[in-house]
Amino acid sequence: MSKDPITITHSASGATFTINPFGAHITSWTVSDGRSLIFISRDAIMDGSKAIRGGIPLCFPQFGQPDKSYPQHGFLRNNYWTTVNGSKFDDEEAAGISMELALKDAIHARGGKWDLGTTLDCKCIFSVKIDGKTMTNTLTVENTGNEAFDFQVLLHMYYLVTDGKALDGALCNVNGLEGYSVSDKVSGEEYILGSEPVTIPDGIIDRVYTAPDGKIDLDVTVSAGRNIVSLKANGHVDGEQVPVSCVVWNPHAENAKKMGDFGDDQYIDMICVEPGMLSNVPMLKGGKKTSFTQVMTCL
Ligand SMILES: O=P(O)(O)OC[C@H]1O[C@H](O)[C@H](O)[C@@H](O)[C@@H]1O
Repeated sequence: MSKDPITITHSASGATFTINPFGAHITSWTVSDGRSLIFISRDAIMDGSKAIRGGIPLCFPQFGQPDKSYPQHGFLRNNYWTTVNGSKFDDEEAAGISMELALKDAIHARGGKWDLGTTLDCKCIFSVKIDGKTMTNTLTVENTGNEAFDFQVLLHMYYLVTDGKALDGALCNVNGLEGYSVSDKVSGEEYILGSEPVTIPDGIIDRVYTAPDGKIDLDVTVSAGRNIVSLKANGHVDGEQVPVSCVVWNPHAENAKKMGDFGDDQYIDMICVEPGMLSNVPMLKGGKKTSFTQVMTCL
């Protein structure tokens, strides 16, 4: 199994991305006009001993850590994936690749009910496709066992904010979450968001936005300085649509200092806007599939 990062170029447009087999972790994405969209910490650990800080960490079978027996954000970002045979392509329209990971090959970060000896089983495929200005990510999980399991999926995208403007609410914000229920993990507050954009306050932001009744797919605009991205996301479990939640996170100065793999001053260069299936997710039955897709279009 190769551990070398793979760079995919869309020859027709010049857009490019790099994916690291450790975590099937996208670590860079440049669109056809040369803009770079992804933040990677200068202190990120790239030797496979820890999840890469920045890029697009994949979270499954859960977001966060329900209790200490579970590894934070699950096992996908902590194991080596392999390229799906023949999946690399580069044609007039798009270029891309798919990577796969079966539970039996996930040797790190299992835990909880997914620990060694579990009766659960699954196979994950992560597909990435780009054209001149769009990146599409799809994570598919197949329940290859007989037993149904509950789960969450989330794509923990770190947007690069240009010019160090993450704390400037006029230049760095998320629009389109009006009416979502907000669960603020820092203050403990719960409320419904009004029409104002989400901006980073003068402190850590760590909020989960849950879709109101009737809202299924996510459709927001992320302004990250001069990088402005339309983000759409949708999720399905065994063919049934599931509402998409969104997490917004920035560690601010306080938490940046505490993280060994994040530059103390780099919180001004990033905002995480993380779509996921976090609530009202049906169990995935044996033999069935779930898929989650985000489409990011650079405006
Ligand atoms: O440090 P990590 O395990 O990569 O997690 C980074 C962050 O991920 C999410 O955005 C969570 O909401 C945060 O609470 C967490 O701090």
